[in-house]
Order: sequence, then C-alpha cells, then structure tokens
Amino acid sequence: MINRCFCCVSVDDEPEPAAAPAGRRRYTYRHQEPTNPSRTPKNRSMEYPWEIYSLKELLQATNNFNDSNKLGEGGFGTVYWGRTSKGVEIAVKRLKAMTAKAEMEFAIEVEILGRVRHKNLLSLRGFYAGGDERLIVYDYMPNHSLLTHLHPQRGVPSSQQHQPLDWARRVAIAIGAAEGLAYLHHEANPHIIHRDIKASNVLLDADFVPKVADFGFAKLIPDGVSHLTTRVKGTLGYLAPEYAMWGKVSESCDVYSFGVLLLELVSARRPLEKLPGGVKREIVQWAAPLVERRKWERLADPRLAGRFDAQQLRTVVEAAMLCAQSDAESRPAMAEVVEMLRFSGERRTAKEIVPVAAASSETEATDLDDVTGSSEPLDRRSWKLTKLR
Ligand SMILES: Nc1ncnc2c1ncn2[C@@H]1O[C@H](COP(=O)(O)OP(=O)(O)OP(=O)(O)O)[C@@H](O)[C@H]1O
Repeated sequence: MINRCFCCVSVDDEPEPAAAPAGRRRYTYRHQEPTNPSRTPKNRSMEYPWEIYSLKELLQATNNFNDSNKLGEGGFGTVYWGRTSKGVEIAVKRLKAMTAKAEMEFAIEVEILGRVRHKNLLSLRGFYAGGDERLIVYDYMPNHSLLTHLHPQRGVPSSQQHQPLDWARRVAIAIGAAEGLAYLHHEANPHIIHRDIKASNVLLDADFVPKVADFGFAKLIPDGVSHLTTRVKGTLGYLAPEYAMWGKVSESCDVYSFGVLLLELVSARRPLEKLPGGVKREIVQWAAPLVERRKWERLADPRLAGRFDAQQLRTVVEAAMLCAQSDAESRPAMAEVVEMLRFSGERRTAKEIVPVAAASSETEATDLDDVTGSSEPLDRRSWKLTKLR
C-alpha cells in the first residue's frame, strides 16, 4: 500500500511478518555523522533536508533530459546528469513509465532516502512528482558506479575504460560500503533491508568514497520482526539462497549479497559466470576451493599485478566467505563485518603494500602443504584467531 502524500509516504508491499523477536541480537554500532547545519531545508518537517523541485528547474538543469546528459539506464528509469541554477551538479532519475511498480519504486526510494543520512549512503536532494512525471534528484557521483571500475564496459573503447582500482582504494570502498549497510541494519529506525546490494548500486564520489544507492527495493523492518516473506526482487548472482528460494528476507540477505560484492571487489570476477557449455557458476563456488586450499593470491584481480597486501586480502576474503555462507544464521551481522574490515584496513598503510606476485609464484610449489597443514576451519572463531595473530 502506498500513501500518496510524498512528504509522508508509507510503503508496505505484501509483507507477511514472521515474528521471531526472541533472542534477536542488538548491536551498538554508531557512526559519527554530523548533519550539516548550514543547509537550509525547504522541507522543515523532515529530519533531513530535501527539496521539492519544479519540473522547469529540472528540465533546465538537464537540458530537457538531453541524450548527451544520460548517465545510464536501470530497470525503472534513466539517470541524467544536470547542473542546477545554483551551479550544483545533480543526477536525476526519470521514471520510464508510470506503472504501479514504477510508482512503488519511486515512493520507496523517496521515503527511505528521505529518512536516512550517512556518509556512505547516496543522499536524496529532492524530487518532483506531477502528472505522469516522477523524478528523483541525487548528489552527482563523478566516479560512477563500482561496477564500471571492476568490469570492462560494453561499447566503451579500451582507451576510455577506467584504470583498475588500487588495493588501498578497494579496501576503503569495502569498509565504507559496509558502514553504510551497517547503518541501515542497525541504526536506521525502523531498520532497513536494502535487498539489491550489488556493484552497480555502489556509487563513488570525487574522492572514491562509496555511497550505497538505489533503495527502490528496500524494506522497512518493524521493530521486533526478524524476517519478512516477500516476492523476490534483486539481482541474480547476489541473492541469498533462502531469499531466492523462499522469499525469506532479513538483514542477512544483504549480508550474503555483500559477501558476493566483496569477492567481486577483490577478484574483479562477475558474480555469475557462464562457463563453456552454458553452465553458470556463482563467484562463491569459484572462490571456495581456492579458500579451502589457502590459495589467497589466486583470488586477487590479475590487474592488480600482485600489488596488494596478502594478509589484508586474506582477511577480506574470509569476511566475504563468512557473509556468503548458505546458512543465514551463521552469517555475521554487518556491524561485525565492519569490524573485520576495519581491522584489515588498519593493518597496513598503502605505502607498505608491496607486490606479492613473485612471492606467490614461489609459494606455489609448497601450497599443497597448506591443504593438510595449518588450515583452520573458516568460521568466526578462525577470524578471531586471524585477528589475534
Ligand atoms: N547519483 C548518481 N551519480 C552518477 N551516476 C549515477 C547516479 N545514480 C545513478 N547513476 C548511474 O546511472 C545508471 C542507472 O542507474 P539505476 O540506479 O537507474 O540503475 P542500475 O543500478 O544500473 O540498474 P537496476 O535498475 O538494475 O538497479 C547507473 O549506471 C548508475 O551508475
């Protein structure tokens, strides 16, 4: 059900709350995010400022939604770059068609983004809703989505493809995105499940600070409810098994998707690969045997050419594998993931990172020893052991 007053939209698409409040863990993770008092909101009834734009203003800003302003296209809309009369760069998502589904996405996005603010979440600047036109205005992210930095972009000449992200940047992106998600799960009130965590929904600002975006599929979780049963939305390759099969959605579905995203970030492999013969392989299936055999270096993006911190890589991959466990109950909470990743990020500064390619080929011959030797079970206990080493 959508309440169509967009300054107090309430959204509820066919939830069936399955109450299991007993034993629900509570986390005290807090981010330090001062709101900017210098901004004068047009809407003072909201905790966070956003504006109701006029159509004229957004037409002017985007040069009448000119094709040359197009940033990209998603399932529900096309996104355009624009500049406001005050000189601010914006991204405007224009809904393609006024279907009930599209309007639902619009309402959810505006509702959720209007109530959250965090350095790692894409900020809502405002919206326009009139006639058949639905427009959402965001901060413009000059470094586009993480996806464009990990995989070659179709139709883009090789000279214009992004340079590979260096290791320090990848770790910082992992930590930032985890913090944004932890805020949604543990701090936002009510808690929010994103439901579509993937590389194209992590945008990068001018300093490559990651911003989790695209809340069109998000769910608000009433207090005391551990999961909801709902129609499956999201993207193949990132879906937690219990969600894909039974539509059971909880914060741990996001944790699973985040695990897939971490593996993608480290390896630059697609979450779902088509093997010769048409068989599809998930990134977790690709990574698991390498993790079991402790072949950490083989998990790294070849374009890094060995320039990564091997210990840090191992910690990030371990965190990813914990997140992407098929048993939802065994997955860590995002607050724990943040802790694991922060620990890995603090281990070394970028300057200390030395190429390990030579070292990895040297260790190849002795790698087999690891299979029977010092391998520990990969669980939270093993992560704690790693941390203590
Ligand atoms: N604030 C922004 N700044 C810069 N680029 C953006 C911004 N918001 C979206 N984009 C770009 O616009 C394109 C379309 O985004 P959109 O969120 O509509 O779809 P998507 O995430 O690519 O696909 P899907 O609909 O499956 O989620 C993406 O390439 C994205 O990188």
